[in-house]
Amino acid sequence: MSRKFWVGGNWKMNGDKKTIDEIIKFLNAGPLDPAVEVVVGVPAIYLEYTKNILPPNVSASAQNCYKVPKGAFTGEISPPMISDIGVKWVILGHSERRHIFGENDDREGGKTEEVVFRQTKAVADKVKDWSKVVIAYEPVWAIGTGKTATPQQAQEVHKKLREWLSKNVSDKVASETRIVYGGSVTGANCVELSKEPDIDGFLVGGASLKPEFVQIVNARK
Ligand SMILES: O=C[C@H](O)COP(=O)(O)O
Repeated sequence: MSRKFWVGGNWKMNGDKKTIDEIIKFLNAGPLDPAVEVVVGVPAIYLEYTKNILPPNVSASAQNCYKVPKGAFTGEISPPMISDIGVKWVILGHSERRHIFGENDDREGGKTEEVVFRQTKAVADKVKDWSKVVIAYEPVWAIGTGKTATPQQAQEVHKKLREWLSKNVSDKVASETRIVYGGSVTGANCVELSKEPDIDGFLVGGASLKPEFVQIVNARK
């Protein structure tokens, strides 16, 4: 089965209404390849504002949530709250949320597989419906550094991750789940990365705030 190319723009803690209006302008101008699923990760406070003005071919995503529906968790938002405003996506486990676990550039030192498999297992044990999941592989040393994994490096990890899914979940899940790459993706490097067979899209940080995000969405065009 062919996997629909998926491109997410993670705005992180950036933007105000004025900036968001500018982003909406370039998303509207596009044109965005209709064969691509496009999602933008919006700061919680602007989720509803953004959702209401996004072009119909772009979905909004929350950037994090806590695991229970409600309760005494000051400052957190819950999955039902995200759903309640009509938002269907959430980014979970981004490395910027994991710093508490002391991750560092070790991944450049040959620990990639160990870390990637361990993190995937923690999630895989809980997933009930894999059709709702997109996995993002982001080498921490490539995030916001301008240092991108080469297409071959990324492909190697994505392939291993797919093999892991096949072995530990099922062949069906392995062949249907989108595995996207993140880490200094730009208009300049997206085309080469998108040619790799196991790279099913991107999770874009910095460049998702700029008009070049359109180029990234259209990488396979
Ligand atoms: O979620 C996105 C990633 O952390 C990548 O960020 P970046 O494109 O700014 O390197």
